[in-house]
Amino acid sequence: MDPAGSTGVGSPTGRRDAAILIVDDAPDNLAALREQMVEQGYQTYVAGTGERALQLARRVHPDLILLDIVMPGMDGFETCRHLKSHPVTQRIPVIFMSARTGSEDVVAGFDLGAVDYIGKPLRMAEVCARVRTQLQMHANSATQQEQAERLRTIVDHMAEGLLIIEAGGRIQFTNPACDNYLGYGPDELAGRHIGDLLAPVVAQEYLAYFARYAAQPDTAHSHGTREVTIRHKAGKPVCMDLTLTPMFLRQPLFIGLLHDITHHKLSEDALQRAALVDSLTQIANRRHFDNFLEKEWQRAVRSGAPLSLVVLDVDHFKLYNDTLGHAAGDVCLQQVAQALGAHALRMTDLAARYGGEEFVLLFAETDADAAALLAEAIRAHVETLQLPHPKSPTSPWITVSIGVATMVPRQQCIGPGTGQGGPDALFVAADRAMYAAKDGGRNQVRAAQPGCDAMAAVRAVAHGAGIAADGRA
Ligand SMILES: Nc1nc2c(ncn2[C@@H]2O[C@H](COP(=O)(O)OP(=O)(O)OP(=O)(O)O)[C@@H](O)[C@H]2O)c(=O)[nH]1
Repeated sequence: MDPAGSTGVGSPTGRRDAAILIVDDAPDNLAALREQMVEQGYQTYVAGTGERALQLARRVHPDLILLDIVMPGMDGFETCRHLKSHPVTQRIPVIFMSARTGSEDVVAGFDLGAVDYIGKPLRMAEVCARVRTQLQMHANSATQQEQAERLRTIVDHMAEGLLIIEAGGRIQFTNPACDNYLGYGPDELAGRHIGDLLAPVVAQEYLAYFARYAAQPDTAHSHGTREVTIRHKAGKPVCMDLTLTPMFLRQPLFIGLLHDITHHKLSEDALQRAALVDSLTQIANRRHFDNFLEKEWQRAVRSGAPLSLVVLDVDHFKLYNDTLGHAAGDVCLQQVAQALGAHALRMTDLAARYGGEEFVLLFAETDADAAALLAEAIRAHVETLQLPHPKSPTSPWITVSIGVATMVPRQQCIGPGTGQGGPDALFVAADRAMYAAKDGGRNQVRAAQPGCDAMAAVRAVAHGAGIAADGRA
């Protein structure tokens, strides 16, 4: 026996890993029990007192303790109490051995956490059978516990949100990632209804799928992955990929896996936004403007409200570039765009760079008089920026020529190839008016009042200004 009282002996079955601590104040009992345990192939440790048993148990952490009750000093009950109150030893199964076999003692033994109680005198075959059974049960429950702990660790640390939902839509469980994604504390989501998190239409669709599966579990199939907008506890919507898989665990349940795609969404949105913005001036680009104009046109057809378009072109801009360089020209365009943007104040106003040094501004629900005033304000705004244009024959500063046209869109004006009507007519009219402004000496506003026949209207404007219909003098 080594100083710890251990005897490691081989066994016919080759089972060497289970270690038994035998605690008894009677040396004969100790010897007999040890002999039996060794014969079974167990490693044994022996202690003659409760105190010694505690020391050994903490040091060697045996797989099972055979514990005598009546001992001088610390008795078996007291020893067991200490074992169960210490984290290192509390899970070691304890079997009491005692000549006291009255119910009171047996019950007290189990109440202290013992797994078995053997009466003395000991029948060794019975002791061996009980030890074997307890070791087996302990090994099984230790394995189960280990597996449960491993699963729990995975669920607690996985990046995806996990939720278990009952067929009726009640949330049964959520993991920390799910709570985090949605802004809830631990256990706050359990018991709530999935409908609290999803838009009513989406929730309804999921509930219908749950009901179908609950009615016929054998036909269940995964609902796949789909993008959903979930309500964060703070109220804001968050974008998630939700994968739902059915499973049957005493009742139909659904495992939901949530994957946060807010970041992808943000970059997707940023890309979409970028596709609508002019990279130099950061105001709307031509594509955005054309779509916007089309929509506002349709809206104006329904409302009968007038729609005004401003077309603006920087005067002698080639000369500006040639004099001050292309980089200075870029900065100048940015400043003009900024000035223009400052006049698009309503949700239905849009300022855009239409190409090169040409800009446009749409004013919905704005009649010709108001549009002319706005156009003049823009012209004056650019002039007062006093951006030096040293070689301009028009002014020492950057100036702009503006054409403005107003129409009350009508249904019959709309059609494919809308040269004779529709947004194109408005565009042609405003553009022509802008050329009229150029020809009229630049740094000025010219207005057209086109009906459906924009060309006729422009002709009328041009005639009045003493210029040809193509805008040339
Ligand atoms: N710096 C800069 N110049 C540009 C840009 N886009 C177009 N331009 C220049 O703008 C100038 C436009 O010149 P034109 O169309 O001849 O007209 P203009 O010189 O402005 O003369 P008017 O319109 O008749 O007053 C060209 O020289 C283009 O190279 C740009 O993004 N940056």
